[in-house]
Amino acid sequence: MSAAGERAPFGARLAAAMAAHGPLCVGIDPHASLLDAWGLPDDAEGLRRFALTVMEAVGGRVAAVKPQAAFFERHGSRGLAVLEEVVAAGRDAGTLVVVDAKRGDIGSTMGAYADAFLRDGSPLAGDALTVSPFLGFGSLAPAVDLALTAGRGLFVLCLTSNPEGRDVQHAVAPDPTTGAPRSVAAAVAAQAAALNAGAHPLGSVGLVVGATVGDAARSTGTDLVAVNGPLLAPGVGAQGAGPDELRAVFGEARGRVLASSSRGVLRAGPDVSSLRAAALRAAQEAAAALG
Ligand SMILES: O=C(O)c1cc(=O)[nH]c(=O)n1[C@@H]1O[C@H](COP(=O)(O)O)[C@@H](O)[C@H]1O
Repeated sequence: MSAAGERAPFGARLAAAMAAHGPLCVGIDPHASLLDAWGLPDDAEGLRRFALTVMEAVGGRVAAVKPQAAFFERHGSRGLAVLEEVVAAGRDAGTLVVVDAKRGDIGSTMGAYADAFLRDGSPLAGDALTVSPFLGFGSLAPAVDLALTAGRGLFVLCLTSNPEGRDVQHAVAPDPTTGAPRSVAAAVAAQAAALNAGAHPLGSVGLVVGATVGDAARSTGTDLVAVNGPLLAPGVGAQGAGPDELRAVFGEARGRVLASSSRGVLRAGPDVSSLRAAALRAAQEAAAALG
């Protein structure tokens, strides 16, 4: 149980959810083009109908959902209110909600982001938050502390699915302690591993490693097994990765992977049963690839 006395650690809750439903996270990315394809207006009411339709289709049936905050923020305060509804719907359905807001700032400001997305009582606090370590992993400390206290989790960007990510993540610099050369990605993974040490069955500080990154974990010396935390793998479906890529990218760490697909599932809407079928098919494929 968490220090709050109510919630088991995120890593344990995610491991149970993946065992029950398969290792799939459905991304809720209400692109303007998808709203249009679903016959919905590109406004806050269209956004609401889109997001709640996804929740109706997959709530209680997949391990997690991942609303992408940008698509809610582009509708202003009414869009954020819809994000709050999605968080509440996940809680009601017993489906973990990863809020994909990719926050990162100096520590004092990070504390405010942590309050918004990780503190009990905040309407935007789901079960986990995506964060960026590129202001220095230590700047994430307020989010790490609050997440672990509240039974919530983090997914720290490490090897992202976009090709431009290599410029930063593959860069090599001397380790400040030992002086040995180490890639940025390897350093991020090592710091997550230190936070997850001893956790069972899974730590609560995960990494984001795109399913599209090929042999990047090996070439950057990033030890994904040692992380002992969940590995969120976007890039499945619309960005081109499938079962073969999942197996190749994650190797021995594949049992800890939560594959994530947004457009690949969402294109099956707006019919609830088609959407549900697409999500369940993607979950089965991910389970077969990662089992
Ligand atoms: O953190 C993420 O989820 C993320 C990290 C990354 O490296 N690549 C990536 O695509 N994402 C997110 O995952 C989703 C991918 O959407 P689809 O390409 O439609 O499946 C988007 O919301 C991205 O912002």
